Amino acid sequence: MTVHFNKLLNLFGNMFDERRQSRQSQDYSVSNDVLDTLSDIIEGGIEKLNKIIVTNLLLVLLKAKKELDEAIDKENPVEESDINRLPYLQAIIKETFQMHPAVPLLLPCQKDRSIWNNLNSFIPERFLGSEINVKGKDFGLIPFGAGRRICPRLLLANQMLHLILGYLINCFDWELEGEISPNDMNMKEKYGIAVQMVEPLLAILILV
Ligand code: HEM
Repeated sequence: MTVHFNKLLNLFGNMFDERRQSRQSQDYSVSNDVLDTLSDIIEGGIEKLNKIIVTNLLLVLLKAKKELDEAIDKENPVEESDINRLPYLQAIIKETFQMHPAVPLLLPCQKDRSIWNNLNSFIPERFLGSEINVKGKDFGLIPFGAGRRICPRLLLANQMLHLILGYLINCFDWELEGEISPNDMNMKEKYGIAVQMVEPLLAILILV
């Protein structure tokens, strides 16, 4: 398995190098696809992105698309009954909750380094084959809280996240909104009752 992943990472690494090389040429026209966007961010120096992070991000997206392709027909929305057959999508949502909890101030246990390794890396695989869920029993992952004050709409909200994210990945490709320069993309969060992006992300979708 690791060998296959390494091959894919190498492939993505080569694509990334080729793209960055062709961006040097004068007649290169920017396409604002995912590679251009990530390269722009790196060159803009806004985020601490590098080749390793970019290739791993591409791998996560590819695996999610592949899982959706196999589990449901392309261009079809994800149904409630599909969610159990989409462990990688579930893992992506758990990992996103772990990295960017929506109600961060209530949830200090999630950043406990004695529970999680590589806290700053996005690694959905850590949840594959694991029994950890968001229902308030595993204190390393409690995006909906725990105990008597646990979010009463946990099940509804969690299901909706899977349906919406699965649909967005399965039915569309994504580009940054034309007039926004990728250099202006700001991934910083601001804290309030719920976490928000400092600047909301503007993206346009393309039918696949
Ligand atoms: C991704 C979506 C959501 C997240 C991450 C989330 C997270 C949370 C968290 C962390 C708490 C505090 C738990 C505590 O104090 O320990 C909470 C409370 C609450 N949530 Fe949610 N929630 C979400 C969606 C929703 C939705 C869709 C509803 C209603 C339709 C809802 C209704 C409530 C209510 C009423 C409380 C207060 C419960 C109480 O204090 O007894 N939440 N939520």
